[in-house]
Amino acid sequence: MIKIQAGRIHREFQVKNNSGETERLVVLENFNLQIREGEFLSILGPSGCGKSTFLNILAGLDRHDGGEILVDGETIKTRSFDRGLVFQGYALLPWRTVLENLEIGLEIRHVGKKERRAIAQHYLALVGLSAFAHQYPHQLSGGMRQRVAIARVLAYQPDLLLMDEPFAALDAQTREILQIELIKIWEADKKTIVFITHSIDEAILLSDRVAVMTARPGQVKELIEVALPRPRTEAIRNSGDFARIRQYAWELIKDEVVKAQSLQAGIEEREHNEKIG
Ligand SMILES: Nc1ncnc2c1ncn2[C@@H]1O[C@H](COP(=O)(O)OP(=O)(O)OP(=O)(O)O)[C@@H](O)[C@H]1O
Repeated sequence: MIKIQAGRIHREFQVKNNSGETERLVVLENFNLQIREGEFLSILGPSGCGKSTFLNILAGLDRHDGGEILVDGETIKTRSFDRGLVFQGYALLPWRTVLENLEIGLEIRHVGKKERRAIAQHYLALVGLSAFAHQYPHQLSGGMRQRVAIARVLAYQPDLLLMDEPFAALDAQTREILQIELIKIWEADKKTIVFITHSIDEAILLSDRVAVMTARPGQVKELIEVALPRPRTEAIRNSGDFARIRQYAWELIKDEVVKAQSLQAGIEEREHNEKIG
């Protein structure tokens, strides 16, 4: 079954250049992507190609200017509680303890107090922070806060999980531990996950498919099927198949990164020339 159907999505912004003039910035153009129910799909692409823009549209936090996007066959209107979001630095409520932060979504769903607490404790243990249950966010490091944000969205058990570089700010060891935890959680209940990352290895390790995007205006350049066996463990990173997929993905993305860089260099040069006369 298809969970998300994005067809011919167009999104552009009006931006001011260095000379103060308004310009059109086309971020997504003819962006097509189908995501299956229960699939773990990662999106890889050069910086600025529109990954977050697409996720924000999916989340109901931004609009698109053209094309159609359906979730469960319906157009997206506003932010829905069926969609769980994890962004980098996603805010916790400072006046609530860690455990109370984890319970927010469950309260909205009217889950009883005892059950709420048990679920929250379970997910807090998963991210290795049980000892901090009664601390407040400001008492935690940045990495710990991000782990709480991840645990919070997992505890909420949304139908669709949208994750925008959720591990980017974490140290390498915590990142690897959480990748494996996320695989376990996903393999246990197979909720649809759309996951943005800059790490090719992370995308391959976690995903059923990886969508590689072009430089801006962003389109899906290719969908890579990650035909690695599940359940996946860390050892799979060392397999020959993993290395082959990594090489293939890198070849696809390398050209786009170069294009994105020359695009940026072109903008800077034009602005410089305009400035000097
Ligand atoms: N609200 C906005 N107004 C103007 N420009 C925007 C807005 N949102 C995004 N952009 C621009 O759109 C482009 C794509 O941004 P987006 O954040 O989607 O890229 P990305 O692929 O997620 O990048 P990164 O990998 O660096 O996070 C960027 O050039 C960004 O500056």
